[in-house]
Amino acid sequence: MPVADVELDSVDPWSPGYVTPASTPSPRSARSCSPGGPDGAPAVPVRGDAAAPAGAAAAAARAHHAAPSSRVVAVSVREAHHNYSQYSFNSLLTGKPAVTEVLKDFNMTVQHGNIYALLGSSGCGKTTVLRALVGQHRFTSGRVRVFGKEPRSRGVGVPGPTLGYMPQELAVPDGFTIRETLNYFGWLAGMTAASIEENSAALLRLLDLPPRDRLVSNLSGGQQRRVSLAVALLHSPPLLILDEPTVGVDPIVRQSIWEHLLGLTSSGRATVIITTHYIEEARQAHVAGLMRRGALLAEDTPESLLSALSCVTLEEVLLKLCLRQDIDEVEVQKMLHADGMNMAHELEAIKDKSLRVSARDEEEGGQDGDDVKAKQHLRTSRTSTKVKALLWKNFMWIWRHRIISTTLLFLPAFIALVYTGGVGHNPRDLNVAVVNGETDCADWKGVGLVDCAAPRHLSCIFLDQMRAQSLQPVLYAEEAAAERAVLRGHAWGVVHFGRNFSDALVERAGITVSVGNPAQGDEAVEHSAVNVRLDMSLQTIGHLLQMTLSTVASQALEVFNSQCQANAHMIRPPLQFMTDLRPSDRDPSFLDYSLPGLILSVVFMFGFTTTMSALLPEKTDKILERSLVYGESHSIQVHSRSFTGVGRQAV
Ligand SMILES: Nc1ncnc2c1ncn2[C@@H]1O[C@H](COP(=O)(O)OP(=O)(O)OP(=O)(O)O)[C@@H](O)[C@H]1O
Repeated sequence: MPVADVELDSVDPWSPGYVTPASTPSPRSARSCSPGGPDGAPAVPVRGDAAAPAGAAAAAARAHHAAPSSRVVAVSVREAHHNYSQYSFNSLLTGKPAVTEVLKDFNMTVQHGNIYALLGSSGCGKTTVLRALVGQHRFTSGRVRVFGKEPRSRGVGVPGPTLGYMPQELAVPDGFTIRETLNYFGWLAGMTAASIEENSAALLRLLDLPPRDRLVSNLSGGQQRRVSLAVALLHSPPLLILDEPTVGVDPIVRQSIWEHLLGLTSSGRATVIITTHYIEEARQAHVAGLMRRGALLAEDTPESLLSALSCVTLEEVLLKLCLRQDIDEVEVQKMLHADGMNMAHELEAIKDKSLRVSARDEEEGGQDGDDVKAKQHLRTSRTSTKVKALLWKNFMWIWRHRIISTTLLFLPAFIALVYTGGVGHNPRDLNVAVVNGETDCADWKGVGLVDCAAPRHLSCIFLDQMRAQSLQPVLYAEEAAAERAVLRGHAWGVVHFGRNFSDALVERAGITVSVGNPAQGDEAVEHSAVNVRLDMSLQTIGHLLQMTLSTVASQALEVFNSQCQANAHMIRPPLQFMTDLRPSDRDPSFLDYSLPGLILSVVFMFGFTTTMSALLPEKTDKILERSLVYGESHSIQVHSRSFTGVGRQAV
């Protein structure tokens, strides 16, 4: 679609020299809502009165900021129904979720360049409507159109930078300063650093915010709300959806916010949908939609509503409409006749008018939908700025939590250090139950005194080597007792030497044939075997013991071999390990098994916990949802207008 680039307005409502229209006296345009005070303030004090501008001033401000005459529909909702389903323990048993019906046949029409105030009591479904408009969820049934298209459809930019969204929650990243918050959302919306800087400065003045380097978490509740509003206004989106932006804001700033919104809408640069609990401030809106129990009761200009129902305040209007919804028609008629008013008739008139206007506007919207877009100064948001925003946000998160992050970074190394220094050494002095059928080694005098011609105590060489390898041989008279010791956890294994161990070993090695019948080779092999039974319930210890006992056996044979120049190699397994091609600089140890596992588990656990601790607040504080509303785009086209014209260049 060809895009027409239109000239920017010459007046900059944020520029220092800008004179707010409220300062310009203007006649009040409301028809019959008789003001109670000399300044036009309502006679009946209502909630938000203190903050709301006097009725006359409000109408005057809006009259000054007259909405554009275009009747193009920017946002429409038709026949919307919405249910929330929730699974509780009971519903799990019954298999059916608890269903809450929130919206019932809800209709709404917002014209381009209008401020639409959606009013209603707490819990009536306002936020549910707004969340559907920004594309955070879909209605159970019904139609939603934003600039002629369904949210999330291609090219509409909703969610995306077409939208400025201020949710009810603060929804700004934890630990950020005002500057960082604005930078983050500005980049997500595809703005340049220069335009972020320029618009931020203007917004800080407008919203009376403290210096930009203050942490948002250290601001007062009202200041935090204003930062959130600044985020929504920052990229000058063509559609602003603001969920209670004036909560906790003092009357003066509240008024300047309204004037700013009126300034934006009067020039056709923005359409605003706003919810507020201060109902009276909605008199400044172009259209008020009054809602109750999920349905729209009426939708018209505040003046029309006030005059049609002969009310002084919008609160009264809402009250009367609520009564009408509650009380039986006949009762209403009676009550109205008693009052001398035919309210039912007036209400029907309002409703008819609303529906007629909606139908006509929607038709016109269909024709002119493209025109709206053509009037926008468009730009395309680049993925690179979003990536930059996300990387930067994560970096800032790490930086703000640098003590924790540094600890997490070095913790695996620290744990490995402690483990290798204090815990992870090879286990020493492991008890091994030895049953020696050959000798108790009481008369063993050492390897130097071995009778090489007829060695009798070769098993003692094995025991010596066990001690050399930091094992603790404990002698048992019987195999059964040794096994019991292992089962009771007093030893890690049983090593059994046969009665003729030395003779059989010598025979097996082929050194001498002095043992009885030389033909009985099988017997020699059997008697020269050292039987080992291990406790493998702790595998790392069991494997270590296996390795150590192999070393003991080969070293004992080595000793015997060198002492007696015997050919003990004969009884070794045929597998021969030559010099290693890439030799290890040390013997394998218990650490080699256990440390990699430990480091991997620590890294995994800390990676997991850090990610969760970063993600959970994003989810619970609605930062993720807000980021998605800004960052999500399908070839986004954004109304982009710098207020001084400096930031007009394409981003
Ligand atoms: N996720 C949800 N699951 C179940 N019920 C929900 C959920 N969100 C909202 N509701 C219910 O839907 C109803 C309307 O909620 P909603 O937030 O839209 O009201 P609201 O008019 O914005 O109220 P308020 O002015 O207090 O913010 C409420 O009864 C609320 O408890």
